[in-house]
Amino acid sequence: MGMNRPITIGRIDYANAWPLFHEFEKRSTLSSYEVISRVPSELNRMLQSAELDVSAISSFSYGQNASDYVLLPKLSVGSIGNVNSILLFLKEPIERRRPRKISVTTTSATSVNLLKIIMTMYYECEPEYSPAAPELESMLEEADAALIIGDSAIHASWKKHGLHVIDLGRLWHEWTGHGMTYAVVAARKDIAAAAPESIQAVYNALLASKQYNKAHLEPLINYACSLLGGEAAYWDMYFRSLQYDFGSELQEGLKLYFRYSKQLGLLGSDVELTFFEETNLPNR
Ligand SMILES: C=C(O[C@@H]1C=C(C(=O)O)C=C[C@H]1O)C(=O)O
Repeated sequence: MGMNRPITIGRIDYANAWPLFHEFEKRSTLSSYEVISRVPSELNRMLQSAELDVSAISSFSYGQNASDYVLLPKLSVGSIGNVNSILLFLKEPIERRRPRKISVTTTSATSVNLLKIIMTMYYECEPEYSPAAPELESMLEEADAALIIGDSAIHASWKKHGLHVIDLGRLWHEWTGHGMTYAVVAARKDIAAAAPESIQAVYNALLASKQYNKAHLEPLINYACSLLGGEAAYWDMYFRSLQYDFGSELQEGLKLYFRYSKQLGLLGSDVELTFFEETNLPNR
């Protein structure tokens, strides 16, 4: 039992994940570990191929690989309403004309499929989707609209470009009445079975990190201003809007998203939310 190598931990390389990870190293009791920071699509691939043992990933990727993963409870990136960093930029208002071609960022899994659900079921249109690097201007050279997420979306939202903007978290909430969970933290089931104490230690550190950061937003806000620009008031609003606890309302929203994904053929099977505690910690 246990690990005879450093445990590998995937971290989302966007400000939205800072409240989960910012204090991780300070809170960790692990003797050896490696934190690898990447965009979500890359983390999704690395956890699936077992290059990572545990990672924050797109919730859609959990849906695709649920039989191989367990979720770490009370950890997520979600919103009930505006998410502020999952944005569809359109050349024309969607009420006037439905987009025929949408350029979608290659860094996402959850949001691209959320967009497909929204276009098909809410706006009742079937645009063509073309994956591209998250660069708004070049994306819009070829398409009527562009989906970008994370820090790039935040930066694009600050610019005066005259585009029409739809916040997918807000639209999902207005439409379904639910919150939405964009990212979860998952461990590979084989690792959770072989080294539950290592996964538990990662979990404890992430939970402690999240709890500390939520009570001490100031350092995160200052760091965001210096690294990414913008006003302190913006970052205060941003971090306060996001939901990190994966509570029942956020889980309900995610279950509905999985049901719609299955209905539209985006996911091949129904998805159960299986948590690390239930399967791996019989003594708790
Ligand atoms: C809130 C966000 O959620 C992100 C969206 C993801 C996706 O679309 O796959 C994955 C991880 C999250 O960090 C964001 O990127 O702004």
